[in-house]
Amino acid sequence: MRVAIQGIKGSFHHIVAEQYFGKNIDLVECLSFSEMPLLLTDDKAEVLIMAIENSIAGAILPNYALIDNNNLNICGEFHLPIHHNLMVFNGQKIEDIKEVYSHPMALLQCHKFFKDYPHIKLIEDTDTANVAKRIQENKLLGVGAIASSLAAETYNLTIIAPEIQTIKDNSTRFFILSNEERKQSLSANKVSIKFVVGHDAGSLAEVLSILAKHNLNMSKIQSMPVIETPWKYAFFADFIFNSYADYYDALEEIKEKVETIKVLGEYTKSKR
Ligand SMILES: O=C(O)C(=O)C[C@]1(C(=O)O)C=C[C@@H](O)C=C1
Repeated sequence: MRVAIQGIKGSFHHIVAEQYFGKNIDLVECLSFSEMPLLLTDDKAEVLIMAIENSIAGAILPNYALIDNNNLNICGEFHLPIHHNLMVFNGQKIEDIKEVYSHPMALLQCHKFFKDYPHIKLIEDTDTANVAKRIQENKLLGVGAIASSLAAETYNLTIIAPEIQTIKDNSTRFFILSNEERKQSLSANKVSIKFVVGHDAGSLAEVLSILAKHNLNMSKIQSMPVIETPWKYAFFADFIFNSYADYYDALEEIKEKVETIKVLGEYTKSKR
């Protein structure tokens, strides 16, 4: 199985790849979310793993657009507890560190820790693990990385501050994506949809009440701008169902009430 991730070995995406698919995979490393859909089109990967939201930093909004615009099929989800560590080249102390690089989502999750170290400049980078690798390869002094303990181990760096995320119980939700046609799976119990409603009073409430009527438990709703029409929004919603019949009946009713609707994927709800 060729599994593409955002980032390199030691990144949080790498940890998800191994926990979801096992260790026997061909890892396809990629340094930006936006280049990932092309890996499917060019047959360089069979599936993608893409972070979609974090419990501290919130949603990665551009990834909703990537999934929708490239018609990717959400075929799974995974929640990974995220433990961030500040790591440096061996021998360096926190007083020596002037710059800390990491993925923007990781920086957002650790801002509070750095309030006590105003001499440290936080700088966005492509990937948590890639910074760790660069520090080791170039024996960089005065520079730190925020990354997983797997990254510290893989690139032989010293962790000078473990668990630096603002809230200890920190978790990121990832999607497993493919560009294969959706197949009905017996184990599916969760669905992601995108819909657009008219600008009439109560139009969103009508959709939500249909979900409630059919016993569908909405776990997330996200609005996204419809960029062709300023101040118009699309809604991306996830809900959990007990039976396909409930879900299909609701879908048929919702179709009557919305301007457009698209199913982005049906999958098995992850444990957390
Ligand atoms: O840079 C990494 O290690 C990643 O896997 C990316 C990423 C993200 O995109 O949110 C994954 C999980 C954490 O939330 C921080 C960063």
